[in-house]
Amino acid sequence: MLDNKIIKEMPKIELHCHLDGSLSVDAIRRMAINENIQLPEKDEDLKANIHAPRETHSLLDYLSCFDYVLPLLQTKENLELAAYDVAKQAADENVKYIEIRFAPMHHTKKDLNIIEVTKAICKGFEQAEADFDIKVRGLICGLRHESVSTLMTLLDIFAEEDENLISHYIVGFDLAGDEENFPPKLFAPLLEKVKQKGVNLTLHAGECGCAQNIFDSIELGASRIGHGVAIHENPDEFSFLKEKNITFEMAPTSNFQTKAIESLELYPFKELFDAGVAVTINTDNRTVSDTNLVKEYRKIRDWYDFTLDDFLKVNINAIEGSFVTGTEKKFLLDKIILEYKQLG
Ligand SMILES: O=c1[nH]cnc2c1ncn2[C@@H]1O[C@H](CO)[C@@H](O)[C@H]1O
Ligand SMILES: [Zn+2]
Repeated sequence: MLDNKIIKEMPKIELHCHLDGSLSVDAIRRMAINENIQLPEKDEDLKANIHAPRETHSLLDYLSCFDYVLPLLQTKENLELAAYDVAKQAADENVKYIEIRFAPMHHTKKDLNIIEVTKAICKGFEQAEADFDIKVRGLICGLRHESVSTLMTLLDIFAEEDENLISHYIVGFDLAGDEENFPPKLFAPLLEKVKQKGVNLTLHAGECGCAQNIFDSIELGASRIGHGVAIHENPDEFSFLKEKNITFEMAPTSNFQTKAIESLELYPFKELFDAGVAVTINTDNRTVSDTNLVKEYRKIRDWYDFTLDDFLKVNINAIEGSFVTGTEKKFLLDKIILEYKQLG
């Protein structure tokens, strides 16, 4: 079995990580000082507020754990700090490329507009790239409880053509939040506009037991599926998913916590992998799920006895499904394949 040292050293690619769910305790404390907000003095008391319980009842229960940090994420300074902090944590875990997603509308509760929010976060990405050996890109999340007309305003972010920072760093769109009450089909007019603009699309789907949401998301233009755990009900469709080149962004700890799946026997990661469907390993939320990418890799090793070659394959899947250009993918592929060879 692969040892923990190798798991740590493996270069990794991560496609599914939420900014607001992944802040370090240190960053949270610094942001609170900037905002004059009092936090519990003891780290264990703070952690009780920012980690979801090991077992939540549902996705909605899990999502309620995000509210605590949002008052801290309302200024340019703190958003830049947060983006830098999450990228730094990833770099420490040997992540070489990460897509970090955020919902701009969560961060407009004080003075900022969605463009200012996005710019501040991109600045944090830029600084992290300058300081660490990591490439960082951002995804815009629409929140499903918002109306389609409100969500349409997010498209302005992709209209900023001469805005170098945003067009350089923001590479795709996602819908996050309450999937059960707001399934993908409701957003057809929005997603049509997203596709018209040529924006890359990944959608959270199949996290609430509904496999149909996965197929609807693909129909609506998603090339990637966030979680997609409910696909275990449809093994006959694996060849369709492979043909369509759909990338699955799975997050083992989060998937059990949100009750997307009840037992390891039903968890479809290995079946999808064996069928040649492009599965990837992600954290979803480092802080809310009290995890990191090294811990997620260890879980996959322990459950399936994954080898170095298996992990390489998962990372190749992630690069191929990523939202960077073909040239950038080629560069990442060469780098990762070489580094895995050196580890072997
Ligand atoms: O696993 C998930 N499923 C659906 N939505 C999520 C998940 N994790 C986080 N968010 C939602 O995405 C927002 C922006 O980052 C978070 O505030 C949370 O509401
Ligand atoms: Zn997610």
